[in-house]
Amino acid sequence: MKDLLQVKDLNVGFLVGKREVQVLRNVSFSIGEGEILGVIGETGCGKSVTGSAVLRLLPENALVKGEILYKGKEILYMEEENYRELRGKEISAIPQSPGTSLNPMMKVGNQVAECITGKEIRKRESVRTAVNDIFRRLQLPGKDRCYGNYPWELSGGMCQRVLIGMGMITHARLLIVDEPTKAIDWALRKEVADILLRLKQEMGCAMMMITHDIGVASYVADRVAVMYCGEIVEVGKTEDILHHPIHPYTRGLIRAMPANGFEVMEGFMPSFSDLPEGCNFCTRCRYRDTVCSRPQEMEEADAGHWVRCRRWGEIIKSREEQLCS
Ligand SMILES: Nc1ncnc2c1ncn2[C@@H]1O[C@H](COP(=O)(O)OP(=O)(O)OP(=O)(O)O)[C@@H](O)[C@H]1O
Ligand code: NI
Repeated sequence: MKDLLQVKDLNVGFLVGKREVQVLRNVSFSIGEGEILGVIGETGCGKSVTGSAVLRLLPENALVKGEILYKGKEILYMEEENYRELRGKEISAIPQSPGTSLNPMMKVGNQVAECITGKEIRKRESVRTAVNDIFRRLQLPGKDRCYGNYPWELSGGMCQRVLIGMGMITHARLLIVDEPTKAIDWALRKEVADILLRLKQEMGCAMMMITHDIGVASYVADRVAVMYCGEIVEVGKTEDILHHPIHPYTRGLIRAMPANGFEVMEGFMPSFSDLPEGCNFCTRCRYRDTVCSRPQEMEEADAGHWVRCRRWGEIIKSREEQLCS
């Protein structure tokens, strides 16, 4: 699979007063054409900062280093004007919540149409056809597919689809989807996840899907990256991450899933201004050893399955022993 997006050694810090608080450390990953990468991890670990860096929407106090390539072309430092064209057409974000992203005074069809009219000069008729086509793909009901409805006339699920429409209308090749299912109930979560999957199949777009919901990520994503304290600690095929996790943090996340008994992980993520020496997870880790106070690079434990843990060899061994006994 060809890489659509490559992020290499991305470092992001924030200037707070006179101090720089470093948040992202050497974050590297890639997303192939038409591939969905799920990015998971608990609140504050740096998922949204990573997404915003790709969209170049970080706030002014952000200090960014590293490389981001889209179709092999460097985009992190390219002219703002050129980048904006890319963000309008090729790279797009799905807005987060109907409450803040939809205007209650405006017909939803026109709100989606606005997402293209600013970017391309098109005839009114062709804009309308494009919106109708997206609404049809999103399976919005009725003869006019809700084009003429106001947000408050639609259910929560339909509003979510309109938001997805706003991200999809330009037929972007890469969608950044940040917490598409935050604060919505399970039935709706599945509905949104199903729609994203169908759109990927129909339109072949790639997605970076940010969520703290490992259930949603594993349902939708082809590969999953696990973040902790601003670092990727494990990345691999969804099936490997879900069924053969290696990093003690990933293992903790999976044990905490409702289906696995809700065993809550002990301890808290340390603050970015007070990280431990070496492995950031060592303060909570049951496999911790003296070697863990040294920094650790990502290593490939299995084909395409990378992990940032000095003790991965022993962990795999103990996992096999557990299975045998
Ligand atoms: N403008 C900013 N100035 C200073 N710190 C910031 C700024 N924006 C984000 N941060 C910090 O960066 C860290 C990562 O934030 P981020 O929003 O990426 O977390 P997240 O993984 O998306 O969490 P959540 O699941 O809650 O959305 C947090 O500690 C946050 O406080
Ligand atoms: Ni976030």
